[in-house]
Amino acid sequence: MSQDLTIGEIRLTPVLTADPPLLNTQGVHQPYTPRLIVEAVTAGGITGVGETYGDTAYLRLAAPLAVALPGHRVSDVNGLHDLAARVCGPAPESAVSSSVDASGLRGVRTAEKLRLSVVSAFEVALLDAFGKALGLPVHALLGGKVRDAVEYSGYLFYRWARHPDGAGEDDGWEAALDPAGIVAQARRLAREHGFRSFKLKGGVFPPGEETAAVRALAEAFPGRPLRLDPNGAWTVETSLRVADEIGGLLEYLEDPAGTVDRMARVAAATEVPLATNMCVTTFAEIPEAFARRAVRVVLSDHHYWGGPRNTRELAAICRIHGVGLSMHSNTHLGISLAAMNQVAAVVPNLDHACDTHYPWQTEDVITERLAFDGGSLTVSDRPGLGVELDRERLAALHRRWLADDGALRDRDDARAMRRADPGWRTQPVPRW
Ligand SMILES: O=C([O-])C(=O)C[C@H](O)[C@@H](O)C(=O)[O-]
Ligand SMILES: [Mg+2]
Repeated sequence: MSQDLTIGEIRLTPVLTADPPLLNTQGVHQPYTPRLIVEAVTAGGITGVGETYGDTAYLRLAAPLAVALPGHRVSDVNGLHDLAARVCGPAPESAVSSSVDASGLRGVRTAEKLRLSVVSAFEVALLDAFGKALGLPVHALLGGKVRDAVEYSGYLFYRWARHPDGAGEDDGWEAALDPAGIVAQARRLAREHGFRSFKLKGGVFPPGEETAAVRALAEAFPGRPLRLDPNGAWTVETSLRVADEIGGLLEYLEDPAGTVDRMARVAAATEVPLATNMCVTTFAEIPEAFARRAVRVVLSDHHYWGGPRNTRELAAICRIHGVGLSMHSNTHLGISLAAMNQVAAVVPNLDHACDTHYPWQTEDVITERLAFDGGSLTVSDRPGLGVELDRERLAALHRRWLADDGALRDRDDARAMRRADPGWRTQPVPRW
């Protein structure tokens, strides 16, 4: 195989992948969720893959970059970022917002953050191709792994058994709508994947019901690290009441309140560590949040922070400021999980088990599903990311995207909720 590392072609494949009816403060997951698969093919015939959000705004930003990138080398990741800044163009105004992203629950949606979420998939694809060409894993290109396995926590969701009208795929899970249901879910996740810590997605029911679920978890799994994440659904007063009631059971309380100001006021009045993937999701938000000691843990995410290398830079900033690091996830397929695992492998100060939605994803576009062992994922030493694209599955999930009339091409948890409850409105934050 030729070692010509010039990019000959970029392929963009939007897909719709099955997603179970997981509840959050804004609504419920759609039966299918959009993802974008990026392939970078070198002149030497090597293909690298990346994955990111597949909503329309991201596809629009990815298209001009895919056209402009051929001719560049997969080793020129700095050049990729420069090029993206020049050619991606402004994100559609309707996609940009300086308030919490109602559908994705992942903080502000600045134009730069949207672009970085797109560039991140390209960066991963380039690093995958470069690693394959050199016969080296991506972690070697990032400085080398500092751990052989990465620990993940079991991500617990209030959920229904099926989507309204039986839409989507049956994933074989029971409904979980109360403490007993959440404990049963945790037991099954622990049995099947070995998770040793758990995070409960909150903001769904009044806080008292969710603190009861955390107490039930603490009883069922004594001493295990537990987290609760209501995605900013609580006022400062409610956050402090919850911290007071169950703080002793928590490893951290994640985004109890939705802004730096509210988080700082909560943090000033409790010893319970606060974590975020909502009020610090861009480099621009760091100075104020850190100066006000609003958070003790940042959940990085190589998608919206702009790729593996930016994630490493974020980790360095956190280390300097004595702020802990964890990792956030969103509905993701095996390519993104493999990328996350490679990044997590090189970050020395990864202080907490990472989040992952992967156990909820019954479909994939890689040939061999990644498997957790004892709640951890071994760091692959195979060239690149260590995963192979399953072209048949990719084509099938792309056909689903093509067949969709547009109703599912943008994740909208509130709209999905209205199928069950026509009167449902996007919830105000804070809600309780
Ligand atoms: O930690 C978080 O905030 C998330 O994982 C955000 C996600 O959008 C989550 O709320 C979900 O999947 O419903
Ligand atoms: Mg969160």
